[in-house]
Amino acid sequence: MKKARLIYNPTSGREEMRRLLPDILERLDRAGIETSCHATTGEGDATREASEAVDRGYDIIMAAGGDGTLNEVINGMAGKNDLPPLGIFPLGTTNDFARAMGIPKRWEDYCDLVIENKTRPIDIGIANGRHFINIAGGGSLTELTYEVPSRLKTMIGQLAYYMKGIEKMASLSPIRLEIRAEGLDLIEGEFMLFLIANSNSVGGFEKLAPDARIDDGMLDVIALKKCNLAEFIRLVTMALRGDHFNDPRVVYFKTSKMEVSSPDHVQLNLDGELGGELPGVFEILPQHLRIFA
Ligand SMILES: Nc1ncnc2c1ncn2[C@@H]1O[C@H](COP(=O)(O)OP(=O)(O)OP(=O)(O)O)[C@@H](O)[C@H]1O
Repeated sequence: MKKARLIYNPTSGREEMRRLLPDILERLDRAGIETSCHATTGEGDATREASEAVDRGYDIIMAAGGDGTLNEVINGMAGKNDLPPLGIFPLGTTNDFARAMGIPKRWEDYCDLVIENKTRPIDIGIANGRHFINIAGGGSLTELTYEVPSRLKTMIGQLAYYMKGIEKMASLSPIRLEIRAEGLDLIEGEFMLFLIANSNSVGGFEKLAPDARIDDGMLDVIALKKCNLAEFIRLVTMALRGDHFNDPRVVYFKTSKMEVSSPDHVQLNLDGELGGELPGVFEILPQHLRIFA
């Protein structure tokens, strides 16, 4: 019998896990996967649990929650080698990564993928030693995700981001950046934000980094040069359609390693959570983890 560890955040999204848990466990058990569970209690708990689960030799680790929980589980696992495959039950408000991976919405369908052992390899990003799977970034609007209170997200879901986004628009200010990427000349100047995508679904913008592939060993970097509010809104609208690459204010390239520094105070956002600040070294661990997908 395979042994699995399920780490779930009972407060994620609309708090569905409490209701689904018995059915998920029964379905896995009937297929020969004996699953023990851990309900997270707060920040950092999923990281500790995931690290311990790798050390204890579980055959499968599963994360149930939003992008925050998933990022914590990845951080518990990714520093080690010979990792067991990871299952992802997306229960958050955004679930960017799960959407990018085409993870089925129905828990029954996802259990079947785990049971049939259907996995694919994924790259893992590193930012100053911390891991991310979907997106890293800094600058205006990238602070959005952690400024939206979790209860508000539970109650009104995606709408919370847009409300907060509109509120933030008035305080857009540029940051000074120096970007050094392997094989490229120094990029420097004033930017509104920079984003480093590992997958091609970022904050609900599916065409923001359309060429980003989760298993190509590369990071897709998009930086937006200084602009005013009206131009910014126009560019965001263009990004929804994937037309932003034609604008001279958009810098885009692929790299496997880069360094970003700034004389300004710039916080980093990793998969929607606070991730330290600049300067930063960003790298990729090619095909480091297998996920059920
Ligand atoms: N029992 C708990 N009570 C409160 N917070 C918790 C608990 N367990 C974990 N957390 C914290 O909640 C954070 C956010 O959780 P998560 O991402 O799973 O849900 P979400 O915020 O609903 O989803 P999304 O990130 O997709 O919006 C986690 O990073 C974790 O630190």
